[in-house]
Amino acid sequence: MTSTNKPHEKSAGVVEDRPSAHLQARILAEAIPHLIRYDEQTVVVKFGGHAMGDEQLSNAFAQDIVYLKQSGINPIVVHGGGPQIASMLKKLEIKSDFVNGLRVTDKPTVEVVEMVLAGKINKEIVSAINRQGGKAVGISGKDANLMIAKKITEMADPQSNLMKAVDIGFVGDPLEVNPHIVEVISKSDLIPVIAPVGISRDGETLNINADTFASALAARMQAKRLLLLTDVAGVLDNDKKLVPELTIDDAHAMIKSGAISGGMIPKIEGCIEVVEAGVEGVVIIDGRVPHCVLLELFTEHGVGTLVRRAERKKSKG
Ligand SMILES: Nc1ncnc2c1ncn2[C@@H]1O[C@H](COP(=O)(O)OP(=O)(O)O)[C@@H](O)[C@H]1O
Ligand SMILES: CC(=O)N[C@@H](CCC(=O)OP(=O)(O)O)C(=O)O
Repeated sequence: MTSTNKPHEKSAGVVEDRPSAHLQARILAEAIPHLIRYDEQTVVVKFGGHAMGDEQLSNAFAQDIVYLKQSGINPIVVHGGGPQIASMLKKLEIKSDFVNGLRVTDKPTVEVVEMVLAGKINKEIVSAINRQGGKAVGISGKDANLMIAKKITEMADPQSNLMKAVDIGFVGDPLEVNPHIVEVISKSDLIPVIAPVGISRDGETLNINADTFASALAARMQAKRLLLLTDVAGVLDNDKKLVPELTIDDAHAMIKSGAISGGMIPKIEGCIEVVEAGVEGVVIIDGRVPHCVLLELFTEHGVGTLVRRAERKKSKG
């Protein structure tokens, strides 16, 4: 039933009743232990290019980030922008291919990548957060040598896991992460928003997959949580059913069998690296769900796939 006096706008434009006082109290009670758990902790959130396409979802995301900051958590946003890079390359009639989820990046392409990621998209996210009352600061991996990377020259074949020499151009793998600038920004009332562009030791600009970038940063900073927002419910099995929890061994097996492919490969590889670095709360979540960040952090109901080191010990009974 639709309330006539104080309607509660859902982001899809649907009007619903406000939750009852009883329900509101329950939601608050559920959130409080989580708020205490995350107090002054670092949470790295990767905002994917697909999720950005929808204005209402982007606003809900920006609101969530501001709520986190207001509640004493240190959110760090790393963003993607794959679809936006693709449409700019198309306009410029530059062809683009992918190898294992990574864009083959020649010289003209890397210029477009940096322009789109560190220019347009970074500032759009900064503005979206600031419109919600936050104070976001946009930087890229080049600022204060945040992300020194090395050109990728070999890659593991997903099926055989054997290393193969590749030439995919100006694409980087994190080599050295210097989070000082992020820590300085985060310690104040500012929120860092980071474009996944890095720099090589020789000063070359390198295109870094945003999941890989966010994972390397989360591992280096020993973040409390890493949330990777995407355009699917999480990791799906061959029957397209959500896999709620995935161990490192399961993940390797799914890549080998081809059940995990394309853009999901760098996501999973990043998650594995972060879990191996000792971070426990690494999740791939459905960025199409409004306020998925708040739901994931502050409720008992996870909305995606949790990647963990090994099988949970079975509880008695
Ligand atoms: N097993 C899998 N489960 C879910 N998605 C998968 C899987 N294997 C491949 N994918 C693909 O990975 C995509 C997500 O990666 P990507 O396109 O890079 O998204 P984003 O822009 O959010 O980083 C999904 O839309 C899906 O097409
Ligand atoms: C090397 C590489 O593939 N870089 C990515 C960087 C952007 C990205 O990762 O964006 P999403 O998270 O939206 O996919 C690219 O060029 O598309």
